[in-house]
Amino acid sequence: MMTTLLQRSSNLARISTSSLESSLCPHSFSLPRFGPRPSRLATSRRRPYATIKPGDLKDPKDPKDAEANINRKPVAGDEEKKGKAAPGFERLYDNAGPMSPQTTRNHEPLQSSKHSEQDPQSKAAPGLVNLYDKTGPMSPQTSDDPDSPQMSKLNKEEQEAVDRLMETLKKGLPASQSKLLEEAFHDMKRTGIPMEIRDVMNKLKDRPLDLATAAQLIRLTNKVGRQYAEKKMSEEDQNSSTSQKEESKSSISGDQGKKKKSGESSNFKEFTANMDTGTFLVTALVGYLLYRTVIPGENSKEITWQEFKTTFFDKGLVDKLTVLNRNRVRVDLHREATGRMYPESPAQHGNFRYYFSIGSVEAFERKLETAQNELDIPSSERIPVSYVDEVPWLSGLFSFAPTVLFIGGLYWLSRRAGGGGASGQSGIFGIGKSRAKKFNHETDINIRFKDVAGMDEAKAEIMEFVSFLKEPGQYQRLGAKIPRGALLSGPPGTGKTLLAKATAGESQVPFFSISGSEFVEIFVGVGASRVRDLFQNARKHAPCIIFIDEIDAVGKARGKGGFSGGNDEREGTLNQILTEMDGFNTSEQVIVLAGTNRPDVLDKALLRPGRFDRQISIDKPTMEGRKQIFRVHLGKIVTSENLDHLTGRLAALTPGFSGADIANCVNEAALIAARTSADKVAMTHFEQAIERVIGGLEKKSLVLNPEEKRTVAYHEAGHAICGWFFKYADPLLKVSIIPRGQGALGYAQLPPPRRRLPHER
Ligand SMILES: Nc1ncnc2c1ncn2[C@@H]1O[C@H](COP(=O)(O)OP(=O)(O)OP(=O)(O)O)[C@@H](O)[C@H]1O
Repeated sequence: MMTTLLQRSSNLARISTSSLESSLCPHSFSLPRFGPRPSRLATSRRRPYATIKPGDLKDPKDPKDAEANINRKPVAGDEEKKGKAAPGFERLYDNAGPMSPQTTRNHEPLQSSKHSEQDPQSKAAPGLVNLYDKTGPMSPQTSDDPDSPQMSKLNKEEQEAVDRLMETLKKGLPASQSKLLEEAFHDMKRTGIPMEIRDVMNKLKDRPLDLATAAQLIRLTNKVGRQYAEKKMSEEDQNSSTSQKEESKSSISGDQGKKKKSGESSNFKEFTANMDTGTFLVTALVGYLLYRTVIPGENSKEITWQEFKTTFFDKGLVDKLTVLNRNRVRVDLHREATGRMYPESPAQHGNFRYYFSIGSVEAFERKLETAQNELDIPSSERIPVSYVDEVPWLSGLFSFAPTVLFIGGLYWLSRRAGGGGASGQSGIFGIGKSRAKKFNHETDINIRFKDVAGMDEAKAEIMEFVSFLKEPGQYQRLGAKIPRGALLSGPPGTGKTLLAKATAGESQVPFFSISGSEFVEIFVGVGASRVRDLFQNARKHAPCIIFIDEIDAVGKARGKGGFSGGNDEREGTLNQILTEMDGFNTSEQVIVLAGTNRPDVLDKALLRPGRFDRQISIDKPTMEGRKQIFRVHLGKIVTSENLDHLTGRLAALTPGFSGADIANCVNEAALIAARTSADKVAMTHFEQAIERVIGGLEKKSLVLNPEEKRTVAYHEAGHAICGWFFKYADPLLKVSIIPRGQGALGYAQLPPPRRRLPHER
């Protein structure tokens, strides 16, 4: 009886809490439970390739890429990308241009003065000579520099407004940006604003802001932003050249010089003059707010016809009337006369207007006519009336706002819902698009057959696909049809995905990877549409490999459990896969590989020749296979052990381990070594790792009392003695009374030395 138990294919005899309890009880007898829990062995396998996002051509975590970026030498084109002005703007920002920073008062007086003397166009028209010079009445408050006619300094009131605006903006901006903004405002206060902006602002004193002027204002503030960036750049340049000179003078060692240079180049990058959308919006916003702060919004007051008539019309103060949208009249007054008559009235300010409503244009015209007749105003002096249909731009904008918000919200939601599709379309509109991840064979797939240890037969079988993809002519010449696909089946973690990736890596073709479950969606028809899209995409990139992992999610036999009716969504998806695989013609170099742990549940139609012609079964590795897999994974680990001895021993200790378990075990050993601050990973670390993978986490908190310990020890010793002495028992490898995992208080490990034939069992 004991012999039979010990000869079971599993190799672990362990004592659990329940069996201990029962063994402590004198009247009951229980058998220990055998065998490791397969589920535990399969846990915590990692699949790093699945973490790469579809859009990423390179794995961001790949240290090689990072290194390549760091070591990348600057190329000639790099320089050009920095700070180059847009076509047509080259002169605007060079040192001779009107927007050039050197025209401000902080820089040397240069061409501008000469320029104004020499340039005939810059001379004022005869008779107006005095009007715009510094002493003239229309002369703006210019900067201190007499040679800087392009800039206009802000007056005290405006400067205060700018300060107030800055304080408000600073509250809503992150520290780094508010610092930049502060610098920009400080600069603006120091050097003033461009004359063009001043002109616009002056114009706006007399009329309201319209859309064209707002656009002009935005463009101008944009310019200021660029100018500021240019100026910073030139300042940086000057600083760097000065420091270089100083450096050469003090003849610092070459090494230091290099460091300094690299620092400069990074500084330079910060102030590129390219205007991105964010900067554009910020300048636009700042420009608008500045405008609103410096020039208070258009003030207006509603009055009645009677008030209009008695207060302004009868006193001859009305200059002009404008009928707006046929229902409202804007009153323009003679400002000076109004100011004299009503010194307290706001009507004397430039942007103040009175309005009154009218029932109809005809009635208004009649009333005006009568009023003018009453005053005996001659027809030549009658008040001019104009008619305007206008949409106030701000209210127009606001009327669109809900629509814009709605469309924007929909777009945003759809992007979130869709995640990202391989073909670039995402969101609701991309729901039927394939979710396959495309791996670029040049950058992403660096797995080769040498990285796949063991499974020589599987490799030989799949090699044929590689040679077909590399040299299709050789097969086509003889009229041979190439198999459409191969089904890789086997227990979890045996390297099916790895083999498929290695096939793509060897044949140097693109690799589309998708899981069967990714075809499944709640919407009917989506799965089929994704299959169509995947195959369409693959054909575009032919020659290529498609890998469908866990194909049983969609490829279960039709009409069996899992399908609930004739028109099931999954059935539709499977039908589409069948159709697509039939649809290839022999010259199309698209190979479909699929992986599954359950080949038995697959639909027979999938497995017929012409679809998955080849079925490659990948089993758990043998002793030799485990050795090779250990060798592959130990290559990444720092250890001073003899590799032949180590791999042999580890392979002997790990019967029943899959490739993924082995990879996990090696990684665990490295983690344990790192935890103990060891220099290298030693044999003891590997042993602990194997024990951990087999038995689970050591339960340090579970302290057995001496009585319990003795019972567990007797129990395990029983296994050990039987394993040791019985003729047909498997050899004893290890006995432990350290509690581990779920309720195991100890175990005896008796690995079978070889595979047993069924009649021996
Ligand atoms: N033969 C092998 N040689 C080297 N490493 C292997 C091998 N088999 C498996 N591995 C390791 O196991 C990991 C997981 O393997 P893989 O994802 O290919 O298993 P799988 O069979 O596709 O599993 P599943 O059926 O669960 O999808 C691999 O990333 C690799 O590190």
